[in-house]
Amino acid sequence: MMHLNLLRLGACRVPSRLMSTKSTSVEINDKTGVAILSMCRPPVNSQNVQFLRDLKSSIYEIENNKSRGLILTSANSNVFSAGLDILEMYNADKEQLGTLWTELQNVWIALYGSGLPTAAAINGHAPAGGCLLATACEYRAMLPNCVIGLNETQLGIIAPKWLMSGYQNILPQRLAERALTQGRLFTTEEALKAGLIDEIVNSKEEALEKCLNFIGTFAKVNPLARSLTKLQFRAANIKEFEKIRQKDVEDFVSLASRPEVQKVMGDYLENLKKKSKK
Ligand SMILES: CCCCC/C=C\C/C=C\CC/C=C/CC(=O)SCCNC(=O)CCNC(=O)[C@H](O)C(C)(C)COP(=O)(O)OP(=O)(O)OC[C@H]1O[C@@H](n2cnc3c(N)ncnc32)[C@H](O)[C@@H]1OP(=O)(O)O
Repeated sequence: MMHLNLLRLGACRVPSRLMSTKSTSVEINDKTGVAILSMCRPPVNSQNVQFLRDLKSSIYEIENNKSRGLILTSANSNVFSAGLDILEMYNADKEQLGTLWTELQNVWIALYGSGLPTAAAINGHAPAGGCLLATACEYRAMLPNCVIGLNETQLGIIAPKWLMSGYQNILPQRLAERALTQGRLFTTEEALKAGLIDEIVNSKEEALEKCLNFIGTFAKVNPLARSLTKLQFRAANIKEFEKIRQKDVEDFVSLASRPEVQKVMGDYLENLKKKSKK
């Protein structure tokens, strides 16, 4: 079909506009109008306050520029995003913890509540907050031999309801409950079988192409009708989130600042560091 051909990456040698922040870059293809938002905070796109602020402003910029769609991906070759930056939670004071959590909420609502067609080209591991971003999108293509999932219970912590919303939108209730209580990280292959991702792809280029094709399926649909229909599906979760968002920050701060939770974080960090030195 014509519009799908136009969207093929290889065929799109047309000018692109570039916008960037310290830890994100955005390329908007002038022909397709689709924006590719790349996360670039080496080594693992862990989510600290600055990164989350950059991500939020890029998402709103794409939305305000009237792009035709948004594709989220990573500039890192094997990690999509490692989730919240544990270094920024460990030994942090209450104000810092509150700011971090507020910014995570802000990014989630910007992406989950976006009226644009959104897709994730998951070119690496996507645990915890990485999975949160991917599941806030409407479509996911993922590289093999990676993991994705909400592993909070494995870390002895509870993901609040809004953080599970994307998961619950995608997975059947029974499967979502089991995966969340197990804190399961799915391999790419398991994620496809469960329906957590839509496609397995062999390269980042193929992931981007699949995402473009997905966004292309809306080419002949009225954008406002599309957007309002999408948001009707998400309205209940968004409304529930808005009601509890301040209390949710307080709950997070109170939990994350407890000495025993700080100890878990410290041990977890140490293990991560030991593993990376091997
Ligand atoms: C962990 C306890 C949290 C306790 C919180 C308490 C209360 C909160 C209440 C509710 C919160 C619920 C929500 C939580 C959302 C989250 O996102 S928590 C973060 C969870 N993330 C993870 O568990 C992922 C950990 N990382 C990995 O599994 C691997 O790094 C990877 C992503 C699979 C990549 O592996 P790879 O081999 O490529 O890289 P390395 O492991 O060698 O890592 C390189 C480098 O990066 C550092 N690093 C990795 N992840 C993080 C991170 N999330 N934050 C900070 N730093 C991270 C790693 O230590 C290495 O550093 P280096 O040794 O200095 O090179």
